[in-house]
Amino acid sequence: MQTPTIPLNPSSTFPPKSHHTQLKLLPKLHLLPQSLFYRPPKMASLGGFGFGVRSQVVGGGASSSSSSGVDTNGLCTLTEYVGKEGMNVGDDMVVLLHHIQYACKRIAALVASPFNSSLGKQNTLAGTGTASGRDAPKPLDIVSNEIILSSLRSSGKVAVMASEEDDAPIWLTDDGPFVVVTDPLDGSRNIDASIPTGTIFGIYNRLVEVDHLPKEEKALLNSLQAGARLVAAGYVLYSSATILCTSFGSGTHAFTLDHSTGDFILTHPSIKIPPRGQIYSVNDARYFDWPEGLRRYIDTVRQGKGRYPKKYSARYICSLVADLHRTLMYGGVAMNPRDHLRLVYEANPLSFLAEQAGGRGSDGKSRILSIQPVKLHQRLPLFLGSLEDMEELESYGDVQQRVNPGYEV
Ligand SMILES: O=P(O)(O)OC[C@H]1O[C@](O)(COP(=O)(O)O)[C@@H](O)[C@@H]1O
Repeated sequence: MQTPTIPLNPSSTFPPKSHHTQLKLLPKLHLLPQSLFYRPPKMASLGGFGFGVRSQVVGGGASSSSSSGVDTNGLCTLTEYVGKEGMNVGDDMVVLLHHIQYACKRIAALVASPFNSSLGKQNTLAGTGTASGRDAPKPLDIVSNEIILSSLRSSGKVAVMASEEDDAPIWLTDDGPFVVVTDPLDGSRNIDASIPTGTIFGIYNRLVEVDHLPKEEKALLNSLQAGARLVAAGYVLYSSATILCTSFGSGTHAFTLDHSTGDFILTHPSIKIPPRGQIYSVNDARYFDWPEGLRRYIDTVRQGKGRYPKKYSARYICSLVADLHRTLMYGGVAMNPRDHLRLVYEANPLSFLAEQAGGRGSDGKSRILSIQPVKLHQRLPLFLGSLEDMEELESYGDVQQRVNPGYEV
């Protein structure tokens, strides 16, 4: 089944009528004749990324056809992957994911559009947040936020949305089973140079035990859940390819947008971050503001004098989703050692993905997912990466940058 064409104009109504019809059909996807599903031509180079993999996920053997008669050599869309024939994450989650995908396809179109370049510039629209200077939201952040809010509202599945761009969480639907936390467009300051950006999201169950509280109070409590309670998380990387990487608590899987059909196709099932990388990723212009432990760690690994006796290389895109994506692929550590990134919107969802890929997310001392958020916009140092690299880094003890003078670029 194909998803609708993405309107470039961010203010266009959501969802289009045809989209509505499709949503009603979604929970019954498995009942449709399989001939209706999109099947790209078989590609030898992608062998192993298709339904054969999915049958492993659902516990099947290496058969060439599933019980429903699906061609197990075909490619697999995200919706099929999570649906009844795949991971079976539940109808509510399938509908929510469909809306998140739709929103991210609109954002992908927006960041790539020649008609929206002014949206990447600083602040010509008024934001609702309190950040200023280089942290102030750009129009593109605000439009992306609106796109996500509109999709989550339309899904009918979300009780609360908490966004990096809003001062307070927004209560959407009393009986929505989920809570969504999001950074709608991370790295947007890079947009003028066409550097990759990303959307980050985390999904929790609604806390039914606080249903009786006033909206403001229950919205906040639902949004301040510890990362260990995440039921799903993901990011969408807007780069040379648009990649949606997600986890529902059983592995991390990435899907690449096929622009010809609008489908996210499974391209990286069960990502395993190498236990060791040879790359460190940090803004090392801040070297003289770092604590002694972090300086020693970086000096050691770049000379090839660490536990892994290879000279490390530096890579720093300064766009969190892109830096994490590379780290998941190649290993190493992606870090932002000062109190800058947000626990609720960035650190928790990305740590969940890193852990599900066999890596680790830490603030330099503790596991991110075990930290109880006390403030919605709480900031902290963030280190994500390969297990052995992270253990070595943390053995230096003093790796959190406490000096945070505010940087202009
Ligand atoms: O300026 P620094 O410390 O290198 O921080 C860069 C990081 O900040 C970010 O731009 C996010 O900052 P914002 O949340 O303020 O947009 C990340 O994409 C990037 O990893």
